[in-house]
Amino acid sequence: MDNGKLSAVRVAVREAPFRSFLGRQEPSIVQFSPQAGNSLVVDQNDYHFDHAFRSSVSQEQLYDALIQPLVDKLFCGFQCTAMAYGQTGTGKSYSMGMVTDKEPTKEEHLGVLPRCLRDILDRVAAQQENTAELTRITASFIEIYNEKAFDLLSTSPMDPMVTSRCQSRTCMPLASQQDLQRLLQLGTSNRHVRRTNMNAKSSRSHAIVTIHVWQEDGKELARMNIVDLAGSEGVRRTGHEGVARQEGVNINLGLLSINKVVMALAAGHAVIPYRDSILTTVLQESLTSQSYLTFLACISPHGCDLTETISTLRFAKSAKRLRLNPQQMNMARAHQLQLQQKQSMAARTPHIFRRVMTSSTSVKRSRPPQNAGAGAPIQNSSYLMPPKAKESIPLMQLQLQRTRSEMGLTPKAKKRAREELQLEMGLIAPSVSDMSESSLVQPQDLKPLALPMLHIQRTRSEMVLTPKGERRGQEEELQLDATLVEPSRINFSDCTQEEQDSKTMAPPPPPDNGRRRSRSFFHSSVLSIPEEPGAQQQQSQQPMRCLFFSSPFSPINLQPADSLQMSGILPLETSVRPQVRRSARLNSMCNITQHPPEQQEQQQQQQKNESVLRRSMRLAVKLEKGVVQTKDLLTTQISGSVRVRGVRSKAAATNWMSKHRVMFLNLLNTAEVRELQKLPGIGPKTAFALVMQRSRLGGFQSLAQIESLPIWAGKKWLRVCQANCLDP
Ligand SMILES: Nc1ncnc2c1ncn2[C@@H]1O[C@H](COP(=O)(O)OP(=O)(O)OP(=O)(O)O)[C@@H](O)[C@H]1O
Repeated sequence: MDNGKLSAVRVAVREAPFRSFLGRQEPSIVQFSPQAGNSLVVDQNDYHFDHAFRSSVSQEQLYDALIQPLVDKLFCGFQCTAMAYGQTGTGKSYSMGMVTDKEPTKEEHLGVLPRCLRDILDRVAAQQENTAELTRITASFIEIYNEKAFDLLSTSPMDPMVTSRCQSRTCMPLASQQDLQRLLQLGTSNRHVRRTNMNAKSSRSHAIVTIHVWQEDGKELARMNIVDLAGSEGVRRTGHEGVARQEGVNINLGLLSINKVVMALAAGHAVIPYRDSILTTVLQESLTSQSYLTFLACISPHGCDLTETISTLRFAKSAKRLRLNPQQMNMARAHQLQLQQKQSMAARTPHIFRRVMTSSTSVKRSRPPQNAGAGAPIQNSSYLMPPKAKESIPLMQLQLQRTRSEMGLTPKAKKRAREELQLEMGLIAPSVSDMSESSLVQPQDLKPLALPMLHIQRTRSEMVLTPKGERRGQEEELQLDATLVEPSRINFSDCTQEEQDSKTMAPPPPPDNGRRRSRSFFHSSVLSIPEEPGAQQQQSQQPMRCLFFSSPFSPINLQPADSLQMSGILPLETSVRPQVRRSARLNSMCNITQHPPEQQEQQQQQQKNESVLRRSMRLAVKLEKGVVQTKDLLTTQISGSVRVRGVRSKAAATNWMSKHRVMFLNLLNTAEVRELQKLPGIGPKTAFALVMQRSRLGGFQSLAQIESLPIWAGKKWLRVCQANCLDP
């Protein structure tokens, strides 16, 4: 037999010999097909199974055909189960080898269990000769009687077991057939047996002998369950009353539940009623896809047993419909191990990577080989992830984390991306003293190529916007990637120097409603040439401005210019980042509380200037940190502008920060809970606590006083400062 193609579920039928005590010889109700060895006819119905054994079949033939292939699978790491099912007195215990007599059983009558153990021990001995690997064999013996499980090898076999799946069983080491004999004698002496009308020694319980194969390292390689079910019986025919009758009812209940489980599995139901009886609960592992399953249906040749025989054959037929795939399940278990490995790795990894580790596709890609389950023991899962992949996981996770965050797939990712970007790009309001002149742009180092480069950076950082903005950002970044043209490819040959400057630096005028301008418009404006000649002329007369700052306000005179009326410059403050938007919101809240409505327009203008200042400050920080390489920046003229602005931005940033702190303090002194909790980093609880503290103190004098309040746990205040662009 080709064991590699062994069917996961095999069903065989064995006809019992005529019971002599019935005292009559009659033709068997079972007709075997003379051609095929796996078909039979009962009551004019054809039945086809994997094997159909006549009553004349020997124990050895039965074992070789049915069980011996399972031993092969056992040593490949698969769970195996052989189960005898049928009417009482049809030879289940005899076939399974669970009967013990005082005299030693003759070789020809040895059942499945002793033959199986002999095979296993032979293999272990052969294995030890070749590999010197110490494999241990142990066995447990339990019974399920009256819906209770009993450990037949324990010192108190009459006490029912407590655990539902009977995991904690007494195991006896098996090193020889004598050990097995002792085990069976001990077990069967404790087993519930009763004389019935049908069988002189009828088993009144379902018995399960489990042979465990242990590896040298103490892990269980696999186990073989030999199950001798109690016989199905008609309560009327056995003539039992009282306890025996109740036994019969419970036996039938257990068998019925097995029937239901097998039918549910065969029908592919999502819910399998394993918990209907203790028998199916204990056998759950064997009745799932992780096991090689062999049913032996024992049937009677007597006409008087026709109903039970047909019932048994129906059960066998439904068992034949079972479709298990233990090899696939072995892979599933291997994947489960892989998942556990990932989770344990995630537990040892900094928080920032954890979510990626548990959901990343990078590890999923390293699937085990398709034939992993065929021959490899499942305990060894080292093949699941190649060592190189293991090493590169943190890097991949970092990349994935960034990608996910940038794409804004989840709010958490967005938040994290924002924090990362703030840290990396220096967008958190910097301390002005950190800025040094030496880091500013040197005119000779600047090149036009930096313009689109910086736009890409801007675009990427702007992706942490509102969900709508993010979607648009993603689409437009794709467009940008596809359409971006280096400035060097723009034909400047026909232009004057001024025109070139205007093309490079001056985008078209903003739309009238240009509060939130689309980025595609922005991008195209970077590289497009204004169509109206008048506009160009007008632009050339305007003071030089850097597109990065894009601000119409003069760096020397901090009074706002009429930016929206000035042509040729796209005010970048319209495509603000979250911090800027929040700051604007913060400002507007302050304005509402502090200024009369007629001053609001002026205040709005001032806010725009302040956000521009912050951008200038940001660029200065970028330059300082080397995020923007000075040698890659703009033309000398622009660099001059940047330099001037860089110098100016220090003062401007200081100015802006002090104003911002005052406004923030005013807001905390005046806003209600509902308004406060809109601030970034401040939730409802903190907002409420702030208002309570404010009323207690009669108002906050300074941010330092707020910082000293006992409402900030850990680095909460620092986070609030960072989120609100405050110098902590
Ligand atoms: N194929 C067989 N060859 C010889 N003897 C058999 C065969 N099958 C069964 N017997 C005998 O029939 C009797 C009953 O068999 P057994 O106890 O195995 O039946 P059972 O199905 O386990 O019954 P129960 O379910 O009541 O326990 C035993 O004495 C056994 O030796």
